[in-house]
Amino acid sequence: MGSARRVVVKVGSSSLTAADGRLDVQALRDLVEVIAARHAAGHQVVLVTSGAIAAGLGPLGLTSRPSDLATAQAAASVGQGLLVARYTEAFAAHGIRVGQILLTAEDTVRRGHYKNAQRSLERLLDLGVVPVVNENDAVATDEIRFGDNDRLAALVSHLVRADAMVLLTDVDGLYDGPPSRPGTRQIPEVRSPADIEHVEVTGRGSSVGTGGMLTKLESVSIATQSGIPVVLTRSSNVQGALDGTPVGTWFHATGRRTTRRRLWLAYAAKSRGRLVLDDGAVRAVLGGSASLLPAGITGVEGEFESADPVELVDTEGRVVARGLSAYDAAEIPGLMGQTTGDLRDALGAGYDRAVVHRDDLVLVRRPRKV
Ligand SMILES: Nc1ncnc2c1ncn2[C@@H]1O[C@H](COP(=O)(O)OP(=O)(O)O)[C@@H](O)[C@H]1O
Ligand SMILES: N[C@@H](CCC(=O)OP(=O)(O)O)C(=O)O
Repeated sequence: MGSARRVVVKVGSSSLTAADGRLDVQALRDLVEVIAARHAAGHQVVLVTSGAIAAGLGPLGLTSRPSDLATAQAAASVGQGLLVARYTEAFAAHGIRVGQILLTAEDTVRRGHYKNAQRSLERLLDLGVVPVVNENDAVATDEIRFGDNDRLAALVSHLVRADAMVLLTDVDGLYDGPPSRPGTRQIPEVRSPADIEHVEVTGRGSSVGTGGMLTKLESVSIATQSGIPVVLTRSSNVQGALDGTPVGTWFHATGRRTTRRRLWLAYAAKSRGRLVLDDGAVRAVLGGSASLLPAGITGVEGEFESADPVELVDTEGRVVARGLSAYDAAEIPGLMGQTTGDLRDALGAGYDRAVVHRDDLVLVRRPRKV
């Protein structure tokens, strides 16, 4: 981490809000001081920051985070300008300029949008500017918005080909269960997803943050599967995290760079149906190198055509992966449960193919939610 040329730092609402739920300007300045020093040492930093909604509460006379989308969007709209004004001031005190980039999930994966976002981020970095990124809350609809910035940060890390990502929050690192539960312990290092199979997380953390640890682990999974290591820690540890001292939880990169098409499949494509897998097929798919064969399918839902995105679910309906179906929905009941050899003999050579080929499949297994 100490030598990483380009780092994406994501700071959550929980680290930027005071006890009254409003923006904590001192916390923001403390963070900026550390990032500014990193910048001065010749490294590039992209800051993904939450806090727009928090910053909008005071001016709108609201006392807590709105639960309805329209009011949350209004708060974000009022707060985003204020948030960026605070960052502009804080970085200017160190002689650094910032540039605001507001993105939706689609912008980070759809080709035309992706190229645009990539170009402007690159240019800002070339010009020595610190990009300050947030989700475009005011326009993102409920259907497509992330709502949390964790996954957005991972997609931005992919977009800028970051060497590492730092997720800053209000806990020291990943614990083996919700930290409020007595006896839970912090995990210092994660080498593969199997290391955290036993970990329990909540989907909602602090009163101001969204997503809790669940979305952070999804973010970690996108980044590490794209070859980007991650440090997850408390925001007061940002210096240590950037220096590479052992703070928080360090997640090793597990894969090589994922293609944008696979990111699209995992995070932006709208599924047209579902394939229900038996336990053996779930194990094979999660193993990471197998295609989904007709023999492992026990059910099909929805009306999709071949090449449409579908969800692969286990017998309890949990989504384990997403992929592009090689068959129309109507054809699958006639293939289910049969080996490719039997299908070839009965129906012809074209029927010995997988229903979802490995190259058209991404794992989206979520950690255990309590
Ligand atoms: N296994 C776990 N390890 C660490 N934190 C967890 C775990 N499960 C749930 N959490 C909760 O996740 C919270 C952080 O999520 P969140 O409030 O969304 O933060 P942020 O605003 O920084 O994105 C922590 O305060 C913690 O209570
Ligand atoms: N875009 C929103 C961020 C939403 C949010 O709370 O995210 P996070 O703190 O990362 O869980 C905002 O700026 O308020």
